[in-house]
Amino acid sequence: MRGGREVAAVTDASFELGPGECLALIGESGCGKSVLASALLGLLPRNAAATGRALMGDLDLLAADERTLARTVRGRRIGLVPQSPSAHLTPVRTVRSQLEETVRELTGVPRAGLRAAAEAAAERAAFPVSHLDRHSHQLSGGLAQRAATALALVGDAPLLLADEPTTGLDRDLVDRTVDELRRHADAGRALLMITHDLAAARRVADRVAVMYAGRIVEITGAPAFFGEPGPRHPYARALLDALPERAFTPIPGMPPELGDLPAGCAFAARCARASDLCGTLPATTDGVSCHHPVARPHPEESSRA
Ligand SMILES: Nc1ncnc2c1ncn2[C@@H]1O[C@H](COP(=O)(O)OP(=O)(O)OP(=O)(O)O)[C@@H](O)[C@H]1O
Ligand code: NI
Repeated sequence: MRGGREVAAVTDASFELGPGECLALIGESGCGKSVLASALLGLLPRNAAATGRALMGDLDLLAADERTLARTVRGRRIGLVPQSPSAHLTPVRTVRSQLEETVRELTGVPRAGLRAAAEAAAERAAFPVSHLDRHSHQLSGGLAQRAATALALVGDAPLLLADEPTTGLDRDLVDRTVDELRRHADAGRALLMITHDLAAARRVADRVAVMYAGRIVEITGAPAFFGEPGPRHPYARALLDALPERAFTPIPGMPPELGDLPAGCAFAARCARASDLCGTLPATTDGVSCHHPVARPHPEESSRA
C-alpha cells in the first residue's frame, strides 16, 4: 500500500483438496477468499506478494513463472469462475465466439463441431442458446454469471475455482449450477467454491473452510458443520446463527481492518466466549483455531444421539 504500509489479506492458510472433493470457502466480505483464489492462479495484483507453497501435483503454483501459468495452468489445470463475470468477459465479442474459441483451445473438438460443442457448453451452465450471439453488455448479471461458468467448465480442469458462481441467480438456477459444479467434482476433479450462499455450500461441499480476517479459523466436514454437532469456532457458529432460517441473530460489531489486526485472535472483540487468553494467537487443533472452541460431544454420546 501507499507509504510502505502492508495489508495481510491472507495469513497462514493451509489445506488440502483431493480429486473428487469439494471444499467450500465461506466468510464475510473482505476476509480474503478471492485473494486466496487469485494467489493460486498467479493473478494477484502487482503490489501483492505471496509466500509459502501451493502444490498441484509437483508444481508449486506460488513459485511458477508467468509463462507456465499462462500456458499450462490457467484454464487447463485450473479453471476459474471469476467473481465479476461481466468484467471478465471480452466486451467486443459475443458469448458464442468466446465459447467457441475456448472449446477450440482446450478440447480436441474439430472445427466442424465447434458450434455444437459451444452450444453444449452453454447448456451445461444453463446459458440459453438463444442469447449466445449477445455481447457482455447485453447480458443481465445472472446471464453473465452463467456465461462465465460455461467458459470455466469447458476445459474440465482438474481443479475448478468458483468464486461466488451463484451470484444473481434465482434459487432453481442456483441449484442447477451447483449441481453441475458437483458433477465436476464427482468426475474425479477438485472444486474450491467460494460462496456467501450457505445453502449452496451445504448442497455441494464435502468440507467447509471458514475464513475470518485473513485466516482460516475452522475447516471441517460439511455434514457435521451444517448439521450436528455444528461448527466449533464461535465465529462459524455466529455466521450460521445469522441466517434467517436459523436464529437470525446478527454478529455484533465489525470485522477488524486488515491493516490493523489485533495481536491475538481477530474475532475476540466480537466474541461472547473471549477471555484474557484471546490476546494471543490460538493454535489450530483438529481444524479449529480458537482458545474456547465449542466442545465436540463425546464420541459415545454422539453415537447414542
Ligand atoms: N488490490 C488490492 N490492494 C490492496 N488491498 C487489497 C487488494 N485486493 C484485496 N485487498 C485486501 O484484501 C482483502 C480481502 O479481499 P478479498 O477480495 O479476498 O475478499 P473476499 O473475502 O473475497 O470478499 P468478498 O466476499 O466481498 O468477495 C480486502 O479487504 C482488502 O483489504
Ligand atoms: Ni471475493
